[in-house]
Amino acid sequence: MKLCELAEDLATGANDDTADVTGLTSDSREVRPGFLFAALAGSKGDGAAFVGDAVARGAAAVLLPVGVETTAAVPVLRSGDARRALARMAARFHGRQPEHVVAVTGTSGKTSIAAFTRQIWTMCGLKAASIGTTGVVSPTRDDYGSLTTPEPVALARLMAELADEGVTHAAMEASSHGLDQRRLDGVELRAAGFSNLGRDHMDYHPTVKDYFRAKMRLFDTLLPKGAPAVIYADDRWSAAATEAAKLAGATVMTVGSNGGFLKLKRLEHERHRQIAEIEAAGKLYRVVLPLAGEFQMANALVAAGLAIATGRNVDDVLPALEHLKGAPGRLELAGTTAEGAPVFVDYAHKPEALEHVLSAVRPFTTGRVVVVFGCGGDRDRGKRPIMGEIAGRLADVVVVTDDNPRSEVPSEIRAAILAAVPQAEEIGDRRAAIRHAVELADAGDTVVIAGKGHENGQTTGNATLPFSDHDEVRAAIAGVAR
Ligand SMILES: CC(=O)N[C@H]1[C@@H](OP(=O)(O)OP(=O)(O)OC[C@H]2O[C@@H](n3ccc(=O)[nH]c3=O)[C@H](O)[C@@H]2O)O[C@H](CO)[C@@H](O)[C@@H]1O[C@H](C)C(=O)N[C@@H](C)C(=O)N[C@H](CCC(=O)O)C(=O)O
Ligand SMILES: Nc1ncnc2c1ncn2[C@@H]1O[C@H](COP(=O)(O)OP(=O)(O)OP(=O)(O)O)[C@@H](O)[C@H]1O
Ligand SMILES: N[C@H](CCC[C@H](N)C(=O)O)C(=O)O
Ligand SMILES: [Mg+2]
Repeated sequence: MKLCELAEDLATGANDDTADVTGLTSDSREVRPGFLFAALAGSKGDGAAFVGDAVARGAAAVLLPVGVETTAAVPVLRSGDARRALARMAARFHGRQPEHVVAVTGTSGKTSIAAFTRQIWTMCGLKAASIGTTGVVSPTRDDYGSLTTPEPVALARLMAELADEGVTHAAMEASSHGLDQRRLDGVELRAAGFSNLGRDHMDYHPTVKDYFRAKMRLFDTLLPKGAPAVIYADDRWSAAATEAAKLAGATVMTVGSNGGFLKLKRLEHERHRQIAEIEAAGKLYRVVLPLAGEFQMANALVAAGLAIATGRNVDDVLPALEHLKGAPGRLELAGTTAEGAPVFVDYAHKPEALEHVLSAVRPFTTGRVVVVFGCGGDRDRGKRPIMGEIAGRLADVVVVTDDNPRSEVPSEIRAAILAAVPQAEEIGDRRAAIRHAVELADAGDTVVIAGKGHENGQTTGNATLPFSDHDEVRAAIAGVAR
């Protein structure tokens, strides 16, 4: 694509240049001959320092933030928001995306909501995909992912590939990092969703207000005016999110007990399912959701709202909820001990998530709730005692273990959690901790292995060794039964 077509109205500078651009990247190490290199200021380094490297590798053009000087002998484009310009150029370069793309933000529930929305669309006979923490799922792929919101160039490429595969509907997760770093700014959205807001990423966002504001970019910057915003109505931040979406000109559709569009009138819990009465457009629907955990009902309602917001009928969407499968590693039953105690694997790695998952299993636990969890290294340190306190309050037996200590000293992470839950047992080796929990569980007890969910590795230092909570639970159950 000619540089002038790519850059037109997105950046200033060499707009009339006829150089042929063969690809885009913000990482000089990925530059191939003919690429446009976007030099972005980052959290660790500054891309401007790598312009020389990019040009040496054959970059045909460079995108720089306004005010950054360079002596590069290639066409230079400038933008006041270089990350946004890159995302939009990448979308222009790759050209296509599924016709109906929706994005969901919130501290917890994004992966589940994206997966549920894809499943509902599929049950309505559409070719649908989901993009997020657990990867990309479409009729033709199930790819493991690394980021919750892919980087803009990879995302634009993915959107074009999905469109080429015939996918017409895609649901994606909008992480606060992704929103803040403009990763989705090239995606055209039909609708957006909000689940809730809790403590997360306090290592990245200076204050909770900044964190909330980053999330609200979804409504005030990315969602076209008048498009539907599906907002979960029963969270502490629901009113603020509703106000932000209304102010941005979105058509707000609230869901939940306090919801106006899909109103949860009654909810009854059984062991592995819940029965809901939902009012929609003056009609009452009885829905049996085949998943445990009240939060899954919340996620299902947002997903239903997004499916309806993209043109599906309430009469098709609400019955589809009866066939939903949980996203991998989200309150997933990994096994049942010989004594009959269910062992769940769950991705709760932040305070509210842990609180919700431990509360979710209580109604069907006649004995003790046993939890095994840790906190990741090189991540928000403040959440450690908070999660310790929650575990101590909501579980009967707490086993503190390791969860990706990364560059930190594992025992120091555990100590920070244990400070708030001194009665907990400390078993650093996650395999041994899981085995211990499985061994001590009696009939009536419920075991929750929290923090890693779908992850398939344990990172200590720079090394990631294969590790799966699911496999460990199964091995522990088999070992105990022997
Ligand atoms: C902290 C963070 O979010 N970092 C992201 C950010 O990197 P950065 O711009 O801060 O990078 P940097 O290291 O300071 O480098 C500055 C620039 O120099 C460039 N560079 C660097 C070295 C070189 O030799 N050449 C070169 O060009 C880099 O490519 C970069 O553009 O922008 C990059 C491009 O989009 C991302 O890849 C990178 O994500 C890293 C890999 C990451 O781990 N992010 C995690 C924390 C994340 O985004 N998580 C969220 C949320 C998960 C959740 O919900 O819990 C997600 O969406 O996954
Ligand atoms: N609506 C919800 N409210 C509170 N907690 C939830 C909700 N949905 C899920 N959880 C908890 O959060 C965990 C992660 O859920 P999910 O992966 O769907 O959220 P996410 O927003 O994608 O998280 P992440 O940002 O870590 O990818 C679940 O395993 C569960 O413990
Ligand atoms: N996307 C999150 C996942 C955390 C999962 C938990 N297992 C941990 O390692 O802290 C992060 O990288 O912060
Ligand atoms: Mg996710």
